[in-house]
Amino acid sequence: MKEYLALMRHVRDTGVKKEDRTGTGTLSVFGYQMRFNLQEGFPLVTTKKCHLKSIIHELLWFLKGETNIAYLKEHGVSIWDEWATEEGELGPVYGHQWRSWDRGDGTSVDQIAEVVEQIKNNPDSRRLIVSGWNPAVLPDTNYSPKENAAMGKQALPPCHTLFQFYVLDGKLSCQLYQRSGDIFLGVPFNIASYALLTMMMAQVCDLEPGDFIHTLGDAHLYSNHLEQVELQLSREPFERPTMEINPEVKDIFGFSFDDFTLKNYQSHPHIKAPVAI
Ligand SMILES: Nc1nc(=O)c2c([nH]1)NC[C@@H]1CN(c3ccc(C(=O)N[C@@H](CCC(=O)O)C(=O)O)cc3)CN21
Ligand SMILES: O=c1ccn([C@H]2C[C@H](O)[C@@H](COP(=O)(O)O)O2)c(=O)[nH]1
Repeated sequence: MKEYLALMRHVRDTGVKKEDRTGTGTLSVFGYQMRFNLQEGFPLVTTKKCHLKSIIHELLWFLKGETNIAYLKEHGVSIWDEWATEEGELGPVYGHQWRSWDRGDGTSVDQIAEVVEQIKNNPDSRRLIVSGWNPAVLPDTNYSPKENAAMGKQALPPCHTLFQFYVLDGKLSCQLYQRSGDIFLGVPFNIASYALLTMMMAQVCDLEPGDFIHTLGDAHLYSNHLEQVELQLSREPFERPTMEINPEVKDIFGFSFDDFTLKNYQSHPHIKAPVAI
């Protein structure tokens, strides 16, 4: 995962001090792109141990269209706890926008189902897009994430904002525009999650996985992650692991946790870091 380490090194070396919503302070760069050829193994960071279980359950939770953390809690995943209400609500976040974007007339759009249909039937289309960015439900910044969720707004505006698919020579590629990236904690999750989504989409559309292209807007290192960053940059990356997906699943909504097997994941030990809220 030298691409990820290059991003980390670039922001450490050239990032500029910038204040942020959480009051933590960051080193920040605006605009960066990475490309992962999914034929060359699964892009899971190896210079610290990554908890793939949380990543898979989070992706399955998005695909279910859920916005309450109950499913995550049932599976021991706590990464969204800090932003949810007492009842576990996050407001109309990713799952809601992906599966039931409100048309405003009582009906809704299932963007995932539609993009699968378009990839299958109109693979040359340049409109194979899913958007999580819905200005009508953005949080009111005078209130906390929990207060926003309680008022029916998104607890946080989506970080992975928009993604586009592209079909060429029997291969499916995906490019993500991520408006804001916490390089130490969030970005390893985002890379693995979209790489997996691209592989799942390719399988159900009878295509091979191509590239995952990750475009970042505000790419930042939080000031309280800098020691962890040094430790990570001192480590040599291992070869990428591989991901096996149960080939029998042909419905994008038909995957379950046991359909995924990570092989040959060799990593350095986990590195703890505080999450900025
Ligand atoms: N500051 C910040 N960074 C993020 O990455 C982030 C947010 N906020 N808010 C919303 C979601 C939640 N995400 C998170 C939240 C926590 C971890 C985290 O603590 N990861 C640890 C433990 C992993 C686990 O429990 O499975 C890690 O070491 O990766 C990762 C992603 C990504 N997002
Ligand atoms: O999937 C995700 C979700 C969140 N993040 C990070 C990026 C920022 O550090 C925070 C969100 O704060 P904003 O002020 O709304 O940008 O969470 C991530 O990296 N990946």
